[in-house]
Amino acid sequence: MDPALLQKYPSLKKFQELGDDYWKDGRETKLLDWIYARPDLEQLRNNPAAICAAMDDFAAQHDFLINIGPDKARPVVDMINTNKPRTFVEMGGYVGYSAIAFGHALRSTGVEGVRLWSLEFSPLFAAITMNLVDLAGLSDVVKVVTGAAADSVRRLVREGRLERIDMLFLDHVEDLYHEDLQVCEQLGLLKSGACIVADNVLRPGAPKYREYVNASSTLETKVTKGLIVPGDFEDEVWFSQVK
Ligand SMILES: C[S@@+](CC[C@H](N)C(=O)[O-])C[C@H]1O[C@@H](n2cnc3c(N)ncnc32)[C@H](O)[C@@H]1O
Repeated sequence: MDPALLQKYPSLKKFQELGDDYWKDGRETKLLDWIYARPDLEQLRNNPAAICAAMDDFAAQHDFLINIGPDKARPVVDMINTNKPRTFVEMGGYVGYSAIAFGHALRSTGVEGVRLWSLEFSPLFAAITMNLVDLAGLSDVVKVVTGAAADSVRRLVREGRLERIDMLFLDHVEDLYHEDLQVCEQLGLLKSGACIVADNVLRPGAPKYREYVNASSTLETKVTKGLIVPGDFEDEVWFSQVK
């Protein structure tokens, strides 16, 4: 790896050494301990931007995290500001970076009753997200649901807690993007004007999703280039609007 990149992002060295096992070392709980041990903890409280910046710092200096990161989060925040969604569903919450960044953006639109459902498979990651969302002062906006995203969507609909999705963020397992989008389509959750955002379409890559979206007659899609940070690796975020 480029030595300049390793200097900019020391965490990449460990990432390189651990290979595919990079996520099996408990770094997510370490992140939580690290945040609560920070001398500036009081400045992080109720401060979503500062918490995301702290997570960026941890990911660059200590352990690589699979958050969307600041570069790719920006166009999604811009889309939230433009579309002003009331109900946002994310598939794949991890440790809460996107839930905090987008939950804050949703609340800042001033739209009444905004809600971000963060659907996360791992109970541990979901618990970390709940904690950091609370630290960010966003528990009234962000609701974390533990379980496989498609099952959670079906259950929320059955329980009458989810009637429509104005913005759907796919960031869980690339091979499931098209299937889980179809679940939302079949449940009639995505009305005209709804927006679907898919991360990591280029890297690691979502070929089945690309094929599905490109073949769809009801979706109009735009591709935005972005960087995976740490690492500055090129990626694409796809934005599709329901016609
Ligand atoms: C790339 S991370 C999400 C990053 C997060 N959106 C962010 O930007 O901060 C992917 C997450 O999806 C979760 N996941 C995997 N399969 C899932 C599924 N079927 N349903 C929900 N979450 C899933 C993983 O446990 C992991 O935490």
